[in-house]
Amino acid sequence: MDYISTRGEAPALGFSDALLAGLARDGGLYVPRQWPQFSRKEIRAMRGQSYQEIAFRVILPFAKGQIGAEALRQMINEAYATFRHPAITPLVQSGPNAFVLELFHGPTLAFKDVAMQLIARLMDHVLAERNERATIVGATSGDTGGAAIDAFAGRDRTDIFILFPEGRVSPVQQRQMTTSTASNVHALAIKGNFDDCQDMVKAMFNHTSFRENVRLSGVNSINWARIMAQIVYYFTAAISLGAPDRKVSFTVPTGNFGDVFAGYCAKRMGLPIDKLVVATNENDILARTMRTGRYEMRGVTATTSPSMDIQISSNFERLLFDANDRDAGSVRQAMAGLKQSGAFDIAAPALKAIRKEFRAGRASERQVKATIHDVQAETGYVLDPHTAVGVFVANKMMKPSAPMVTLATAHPAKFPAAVKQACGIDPALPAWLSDLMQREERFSVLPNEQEKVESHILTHTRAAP
Ligand SMILES: Cc1ncc(COP(=O)(O)O)c(C=O)c1O
Ligand SMILES: N[C@@H](CCOP(=O)(O)O)C(=O)O
Repeated sequence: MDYISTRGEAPALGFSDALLAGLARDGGLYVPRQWPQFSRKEIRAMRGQSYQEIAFRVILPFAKGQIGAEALRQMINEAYATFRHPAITPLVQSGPNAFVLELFHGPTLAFKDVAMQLIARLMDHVLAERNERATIVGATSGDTGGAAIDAFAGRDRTDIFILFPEGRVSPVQQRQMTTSTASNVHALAIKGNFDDCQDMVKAMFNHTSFRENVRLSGVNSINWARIMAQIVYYFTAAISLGAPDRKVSFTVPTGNFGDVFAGYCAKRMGLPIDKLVVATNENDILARTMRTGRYEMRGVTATTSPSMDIQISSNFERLLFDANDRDAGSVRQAMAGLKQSGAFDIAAPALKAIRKEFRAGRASERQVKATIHDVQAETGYVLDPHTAVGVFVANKMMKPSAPMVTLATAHPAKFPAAVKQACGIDPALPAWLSDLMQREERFSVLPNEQEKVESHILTHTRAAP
């Protein structure tokens, strides 16, 4: 399997190089040249298998020829041994045909752990084989940073720098990034919003001398391996609800479009998914785009689901590429429009292809609060605000005939203030994090200026010559 850029002007890479590259050199995102295919028989044969076994079967075709099967199996086993639930991503029934897929049983209580725990091991493996080091730089609106820091802390071949928007993440999220004692971890509070952080990371990838000097690598979902690892739980959830003999729909709280794009990939690989529902908070650029066919930025509003307070939704580019029959020229044109005027239009055939697979909806702050309150009052189940966005939209989109799975992307204890305000319950952090708020913080505050941030990274990374 090799990987091609959505902008068509970067060399195709094998799995290991795409893993270390993060963003393609033409500014595009890597996608597999073909979608591996699973027959109904192969999907049926996954019934009753463990999460780890299904992960192995789903991931192997993407990494074949580059990562040995036994090494992959071992990394998968180690990655998911860090999870606190035997099913790794358990499915909880919340109504007659409604389910919540709990993705928050990893070390930092967010779905990001699912991919990050595996990627850290894959990167270590490839770097060790090559006797190389790397500098990892990532942008976070809250969860990616903590998950990446947990997964990479103490790893000898990498230094990790996480840019987060100062004052715009929850206190728990901030401390998960700033209390690591590992010397290879660097949390950087940037004076800006998440989109500024993400832009700066992408600009660093496009700054060739810096990229080469520090051996830059990325763990945002611009990195294909992030998406790959997230495809697995669509398989495990659908199979446990009767796939391939029954179609299942998924509603996904969405920001950077990585998680829901993983669902799209699962469908392209043969998993019979009915609809993929994009659920946004008041930062509803994706819901508007699906409705109007015009992707148009309008500025970010701070909400109680801060991890989804995003305007530039990186992975939408991957969908655009596929929906335009993999025509890199139209992607380049759209991305140039986005850069110049903050907007682009989707051609009619591509929009039709997108609408065939996706539905979209939005939840206002009032609706999120009411959803947390009502679900807790009716069932005792406590939702985090991101999952509540999903549940609200899923309830609107559900068809009685098909099961609807909403992805629960974070544990409510990561957002205690919003949860308490909505339903009066103060969700407790699990035992292994119970002293988090007392731990000492260590982070640097930097201006929203690429040059200053690059210079900070150059001084602190061990990967530069
Ligand atoms: C808790 C939570 N839910 C949802 C999302 C949105 O996921 P994605 O960016 O993959 O669309 C994020 C951030 O990515 C998150 O941290
Ligand atoms: N919501 C994310 C934003 C970064 O997204 P990613 O998909 O690139 O990791 C976060 O929690 O940081």
